[in-house]
Amino acid sequence: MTDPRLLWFRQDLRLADQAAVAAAASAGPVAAVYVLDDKVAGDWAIGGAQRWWLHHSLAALAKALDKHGVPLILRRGDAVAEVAKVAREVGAVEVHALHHYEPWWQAAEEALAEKVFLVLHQGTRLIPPDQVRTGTGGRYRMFTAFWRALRQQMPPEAPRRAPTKIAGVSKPVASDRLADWDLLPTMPDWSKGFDVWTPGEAGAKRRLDRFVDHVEDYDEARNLPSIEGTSRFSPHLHFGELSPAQVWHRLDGKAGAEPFLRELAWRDFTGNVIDILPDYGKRNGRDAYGGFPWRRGQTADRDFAAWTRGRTGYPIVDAGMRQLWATGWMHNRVRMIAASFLIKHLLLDWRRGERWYWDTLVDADYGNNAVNWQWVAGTGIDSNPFGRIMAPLSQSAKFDAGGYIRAWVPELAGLSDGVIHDPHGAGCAPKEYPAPLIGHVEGRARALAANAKMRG
Ligand SMILES: Cc1cc2nc3c(=O)[nH]c(=O)nc-3n(C[C@H](O)[C@H](O)[C@H](O)COP(=O)(O)OP(=O)(O)OC[C@H]3O[C@@H](n4cnc5c(N)ncnc54)[C@H](O)[C@@H]3O)c2cc1C
Repeated sequence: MTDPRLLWFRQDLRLADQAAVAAAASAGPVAAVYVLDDKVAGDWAIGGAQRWWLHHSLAALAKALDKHGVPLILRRGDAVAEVAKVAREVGAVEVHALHHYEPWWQAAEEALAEKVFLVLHQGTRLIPPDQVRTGTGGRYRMFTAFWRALRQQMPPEAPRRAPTKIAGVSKPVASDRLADWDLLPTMPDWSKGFDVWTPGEAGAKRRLDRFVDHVEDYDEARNLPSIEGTSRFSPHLHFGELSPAQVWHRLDGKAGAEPFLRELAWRDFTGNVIDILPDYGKRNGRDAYGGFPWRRGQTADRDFAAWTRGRTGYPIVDAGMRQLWATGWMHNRVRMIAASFLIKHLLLDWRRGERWYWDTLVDADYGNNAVNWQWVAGTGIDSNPFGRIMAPLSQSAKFDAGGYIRAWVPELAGLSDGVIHDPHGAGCAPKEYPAPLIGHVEGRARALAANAKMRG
């Protein structure tokens, strides 16, 4: 009988194209563990919406492993200590895992390697970000140049199928019960609208199958929130139910796929950023913004609360924030408009918005969230200048958001396309719809003045 291996799952909850699964399964009997560790990530412990997703994704993975007779061992506590403990309990000679780029996972991997024989595999990005280098061997700090260099190294390795056989270890090992982790909301249950999602590898594959026929329209459709013009792969990619290589190989070569593949590469770029700047989630990419005069105090808090609830008086922002609360996801164009509104019109620190997205997005991802917030804020290493302020009312009209607003802001459902983007300006806002927290012209002027003050 060969020695057992332990598989350590994190945000890589799949069996197909999972190099750690393939390596462990081909070497001998396998035990599999997932550890819920709310301390390892410090301030970045997973938020409420992701807990919902995690519950269902773990249930799906456990079912898939169970078909092979391999139980998914669930443990709660210090990830490094628990993985080492389970490795001892099953007598594992090696622990196999995918390498992750979040700074806390990199630290945990180093600590675990001190305790067990840890074999790390690649597979969370198209290629490891440190293999995308400038001509002089440096790391990229701008997306466009990063993408050009990454594109030259594509395609990624062809994805491998899930192993047909995975042998389990014979020794029974204690496991928590998933239901006891209380990952699902109960009082109140805010997850009713989350039924648009099917977490798990099978649900991810169905989305991929469906999107193949739509990728041709992506470039035009991706900015229109009223239609389903994007892939909605983001939570599946974040939880690793789908590998980026699977996505690439399925879509590459299809008519119109290139703009989509470029967008997919943003994930790799954000992995690159947090690999070189691990505290990017908290720290401005441009140090000058350390002294920015963000609004603080009671009225700032009141405005923040109105933004979170979708009651800013700007229909496109409110629709986005309500879609986020109801479904755990928001359309990318609207994420940008809502983030810009918070930062520039309300003059609130981007980190407050980043945290709200962190708690409410099913796809909340350290690199993607931080890089995009700093991109919108103008504080990042690669970002829009602060002075480029999105105009929410004209963005809403330009990207034809009428249907989207009607779907998410029922108070405005009776308004026509001609007035729905700016019902207050058109003088037809229903009584129950809030007045704008600040006018666009006034908000823009205040933001520009604050930026000028910071620059001295
Ligand atoms: C302020 C702000 C915060 C964001 N926070 C997150 C986050 O926490 N998690 C997250 O996954 N995305 C985040 N995004 C990026 C983007 O909005 C989502 O990835 C996208 O809306 C997901 O929908 P989709 O899968 O249909 O995307 P598609 O347009 O179909 O794109 C396919 C995939 O490419 C990747 N991708 C696309 N655009 C980006 C981007 N700008 N940055 C990084 N990756 C991208 C995603 O993995 C996405 O699933 C944020 C954007 C903004 C403006």
